[in-house]
Amino acid sequence: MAITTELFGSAPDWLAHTLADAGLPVATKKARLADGTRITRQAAGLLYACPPADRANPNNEALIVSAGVHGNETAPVEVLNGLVTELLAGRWPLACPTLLILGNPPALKAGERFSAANMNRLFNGAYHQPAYRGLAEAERAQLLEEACRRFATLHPDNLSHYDLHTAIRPSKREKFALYPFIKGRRVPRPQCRFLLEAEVETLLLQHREATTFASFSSSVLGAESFTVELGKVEPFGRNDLRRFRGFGDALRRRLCGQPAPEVSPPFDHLTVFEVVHEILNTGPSFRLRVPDDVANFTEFAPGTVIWEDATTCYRVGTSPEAIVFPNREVPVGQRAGLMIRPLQQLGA
Ligand SMILES: O=C(O)CCC(=O)N[C@@H](CCC(=O)O)C(=O)O
Ligand SMILES: [Zn+2]
Repeated sequence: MAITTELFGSAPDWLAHTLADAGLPVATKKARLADGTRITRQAAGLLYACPPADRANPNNEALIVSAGVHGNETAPVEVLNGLVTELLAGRWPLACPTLLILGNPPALKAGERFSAANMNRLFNGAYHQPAYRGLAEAERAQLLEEACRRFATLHPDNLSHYDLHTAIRPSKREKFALYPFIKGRRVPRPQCRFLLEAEVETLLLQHREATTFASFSSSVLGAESFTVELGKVEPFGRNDLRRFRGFGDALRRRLCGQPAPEVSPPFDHLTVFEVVHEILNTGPSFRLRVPDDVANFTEFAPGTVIWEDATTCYRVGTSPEAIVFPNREVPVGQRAGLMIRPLQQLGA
């Protein structure tokens, strides 16, 4: 029996099966490729792939790759589904244990960012908060945390997590990554080189812990984690997948355990910013004073008012700052944007 039939029944691939089962509990299903690679469907949108014990893992690493944490961000989902289809077809040998995640099946099926709550604000145990109890995203965030903990227990060494997104607005920098804050941590050079290999030329260093998926895997699992913004939000079928080929090729290279290529033009310089301020919706008097159509990485001069409410007025400091993820529609208490500033030196 074809492995896709063993794993996904009549569905033609992982994504179709995930959307068909969206949100429904599915029994664990195990299968084995001809080369001995073990594939376990642990839940809807959750595959654990483990190479045969006698196969070398030259990069000595384990990977968690997630996409579709937001259901309207479809391009990374198509990229990941394509790589899974190649793997299951035996197109290349998996070298490293990998946990593959389609984050939010019901929201993916609906084509919405989320159903009841932004799942990427529910990690690091935030799903326990009473306001979220019983919500689909809270239950899913807990399931994903538990799956990642199990995976990290089995494969604790050299664990990387790439949580793949696309952005709501146009962006002056199409692809960029966000590195969760862990006090005293620096970005390892090999991770910077991987971002460039994947055609991601911009890196934002977060300034405090958060409740994002990448922040959870960093702070709880000790992973080298990144949120990776690969382009613009589009519905399924509307993505120009040529624009995502660089990331897909780089991720395939990692999955195959091949050595990293030399950094080469045009992707040979990583521009690094530091997050200097997280804009939160503070309540009824909150006003975000930027244009509705402002693009990510739009820069504002010193002294510009970015947001204000009845008691506070946030102005750009003594050097220019740019905005990322402006969103006046978020609920009270949630992120309405990030303010960033170029970082002078990444450090050794
Ligand atoms: O385009 C937007 O406004 C949001 C795009 C998106 O979903 N970004 C992630 C970033 C997560 C992080 O800060 O690491 C999010 O907002 O959850
Ligand atoms: Zn997202």
